Amino acid sequence: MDRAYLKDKKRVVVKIGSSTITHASTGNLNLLKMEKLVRVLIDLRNQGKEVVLVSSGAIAVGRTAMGLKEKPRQTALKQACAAVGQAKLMMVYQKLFAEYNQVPAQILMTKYTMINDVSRDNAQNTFRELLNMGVIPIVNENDTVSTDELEFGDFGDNDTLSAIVAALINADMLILMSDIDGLYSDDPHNNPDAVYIDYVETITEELEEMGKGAVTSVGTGGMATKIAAAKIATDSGADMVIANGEDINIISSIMEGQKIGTLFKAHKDDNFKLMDYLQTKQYKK
Ligand SMILES: Nc1ncnc2c1ncn2[C@@H]1O[C@H](COP(=O)(O)OP(=O)(O)O)[C@@H](O)[C@H]1O
Ligand SMILES: N[C@@H](CCC(=O)OP(=O)(O)O)C(=O)O
Repeated sequence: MDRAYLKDKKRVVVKIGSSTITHASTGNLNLLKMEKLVRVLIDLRNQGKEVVLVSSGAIAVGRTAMGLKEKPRQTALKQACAAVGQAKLMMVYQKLFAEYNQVPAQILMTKYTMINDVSRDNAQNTFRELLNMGVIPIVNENDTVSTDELEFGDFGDNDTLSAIVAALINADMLILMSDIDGLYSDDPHNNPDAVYIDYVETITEELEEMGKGAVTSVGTGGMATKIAAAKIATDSGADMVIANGEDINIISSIMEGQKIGTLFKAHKDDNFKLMDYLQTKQYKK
């Protein structure tokens, strides 16, 4: 599958997982990686593309700031960690953006932002104005007031959130940066025979089964939530790539059409309505 057409993408959402922006050994922020990430995103913006970053990491950052050794399990503790971590995360992003004389914007969303018509319109308007002004919005779930992501893992994890954001703003591209090169036939950390899949035309039930493996100690959703995200993104008309965040510069290479990561092909479903999707049972609560 020739990916040269990816060069023409105009509006891109990039999601960065906790495992990508923190050091596995200590849980501290990987500042070099964040620095590169900010440079790559601003460069895409300088090429005339509209860019949104969905950044995880609030809980992981808050947890290390509070000196907790283990991944927190209780919801209230996760929320407290997120409250500390989100502020710290944005402080670092602001500092890095300032090096290029840019200011990021913070958008924190919950399921209710999306299912309430007024809030959803407000969020959409805010994204539009920010992108018009050339600002790169940095999105995360509002973990301190929302328990959906933390308890149920449905809105939930930022993989789904990034796809919902992509659909909300009519993005034509979604890139999920993870700790793995893309989709395999099974979790390669547990199954050495797992086979790499570089292109997905249609998301079948068999494919969904492949993502049911484990989750890393800092990550949330594993591959299952990335496949769920791919469904939303590709139905809404955005191509999606899952790639390894080890080398952040590959974001530019992906946008240049290089064959990196697993590509899920967009197939605009004319019947796809974000609201219908959000009305499915897990979003009704
Ligand atoms: N079929 C699969 N292909 C690739 N990775 C898988 C698969 N099933 C489970 N995984 C796991 O998903 C992990 C990535 O998800 P996650 O831990 O949530 O990280 P992130 O912070 O990127 O969201 C991989 O490290 C891998 O162990
Ligand atoms: N909103 C949470 C992240 C949840 C999440 O999806 O994490 P990840 O699997 O690392 O993308 C946080 O900022 O800690």
